[in-house]
Amino acid sequence: MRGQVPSASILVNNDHVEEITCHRLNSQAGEEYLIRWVVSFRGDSTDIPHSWHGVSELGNCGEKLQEYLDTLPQSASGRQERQNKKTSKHHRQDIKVYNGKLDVQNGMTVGIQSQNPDIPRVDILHIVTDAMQEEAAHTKTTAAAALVRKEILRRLSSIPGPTVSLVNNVDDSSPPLSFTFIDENILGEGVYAAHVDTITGCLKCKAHMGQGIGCEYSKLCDCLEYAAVNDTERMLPEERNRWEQIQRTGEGDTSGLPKKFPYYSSGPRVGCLVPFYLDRRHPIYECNSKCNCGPNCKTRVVQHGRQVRLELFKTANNRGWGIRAKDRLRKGQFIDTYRGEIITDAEASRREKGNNLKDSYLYSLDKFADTCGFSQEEMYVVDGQFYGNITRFINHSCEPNCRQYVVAYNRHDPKVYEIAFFATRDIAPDEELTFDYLDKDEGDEDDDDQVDPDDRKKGGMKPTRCRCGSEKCRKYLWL
Ligand SMILES: C[S@@+](CC[C@H](N)C(=O)[O-])C[C@H]1O[C@@H](n2cnc3c(N)ncnc32)[C@H](O)[C@@H]1O
Repeated sequence: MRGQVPSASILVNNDHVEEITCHRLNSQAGEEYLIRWVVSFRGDSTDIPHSWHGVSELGNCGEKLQEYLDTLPQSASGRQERQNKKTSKHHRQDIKVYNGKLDVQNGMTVGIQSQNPDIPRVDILHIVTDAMQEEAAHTKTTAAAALVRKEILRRLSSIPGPTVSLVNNVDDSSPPLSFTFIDENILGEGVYAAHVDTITGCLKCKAHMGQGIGCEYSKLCDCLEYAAVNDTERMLPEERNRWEQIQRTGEGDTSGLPKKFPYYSSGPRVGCLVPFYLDRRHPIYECNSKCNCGPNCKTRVVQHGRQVRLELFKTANNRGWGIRAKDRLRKGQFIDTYRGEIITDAEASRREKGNNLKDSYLYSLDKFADTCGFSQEEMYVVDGQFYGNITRFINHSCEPNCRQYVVAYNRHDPKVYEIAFFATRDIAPDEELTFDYLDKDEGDEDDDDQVDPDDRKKGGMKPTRCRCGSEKCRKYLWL
């Protein structure tokens, strides 16, 4: 007998596993995986550097299992990676491999040598051996892949709002388990969001204006007043005179003049961004918890969260995972907000360097830096690489169908606000959602188009070839 039938009641803890290095088929236990435990994990009674464990014991270490599956020789690179691992410094001559048994000691899940006399302790000189690799090469990983997939589906199903489905018609891989889905941003060290008491609302509006008639009909709405986008179409003649005089002289007070409402409040595009906001990068101020208008006010869209069904799918041309909507989206329709860790500018620079300058998950929250007199270093950045929501899987296109907009509920906090994605044209169901990673303001359109990738390299940036497939493709991401 080669191994024990594992008990599923104790699960291997992901944090205690340094690496999974091989797999084999046990006639009784099924697929088994060779765990190299973290060094600190070895004590007197648990001095067990490597041990075999069945898939039913690995429910809590899907992340490590996924890392191992990703190195398997489906490709030449996977094969090479495994060869390199074989000769890594960890595989010294005194390494022992056990048919491991899980136990709980002092609250810790530990691997110990099986007491079953039928199960031999296996001492071998080099692991992973050629024989072990050879066996692994002919052994399926179906159960492990199913475990990883089940875990990712569990996580996707716990995302609030309409369904987020998963499709991979390209290969056997699953989205990364090393990524954690979050519903709210995480504030990093040194990051401060203004206290909720600093929020002010539109107190002159009437309660429950949202029942068919909303703040858009009030010339007194403080939230719209703050946005200060004057709506010339709705101005009465005397208001128009006043407005024209303010424009002529550069002096005067625009308060009380009708303001442009960000969303359609009726008709087939109700809730969609109006063209004025869609075409410009003007911040959107939504009503908030301190406002008098009530929860149904038509200015509350982003704060109600995602309302569309999305699908996470594997792209067929090496762009990793992508996102598409399962429903038809209208031009100006809100899709979802970007989520992540809000970190300081200094921390973002540190992460960029440590991450080989792969900056595609970082969003600067610097929209109000100039107007509020802050330096770039004082502003914050959202990092969605390790903690975030489904929007961190949206790919880049040089001819995108979505765009990101600044949305604020607290007009007194210029450093923490929402980044919200809206459709910039009607989008058919199952069409991939994309946005331009170069978040250009109106008027900037031609600024960077001619940047030479070599210049970018010299500046320390690593250009990534763009595979968006558009005729307007700029050839590189972030150029
Ligand atoms: C924010 S992530 C998008 C999700 C990513 N596809 C994934 O699977 O995690 C950005 C990364 O996706 C890839 N990507 C996105 N758009 C791309 C494009 N147009 N061409 C090539 N790679 C792209 C690049 O690797 C980029 O660094």
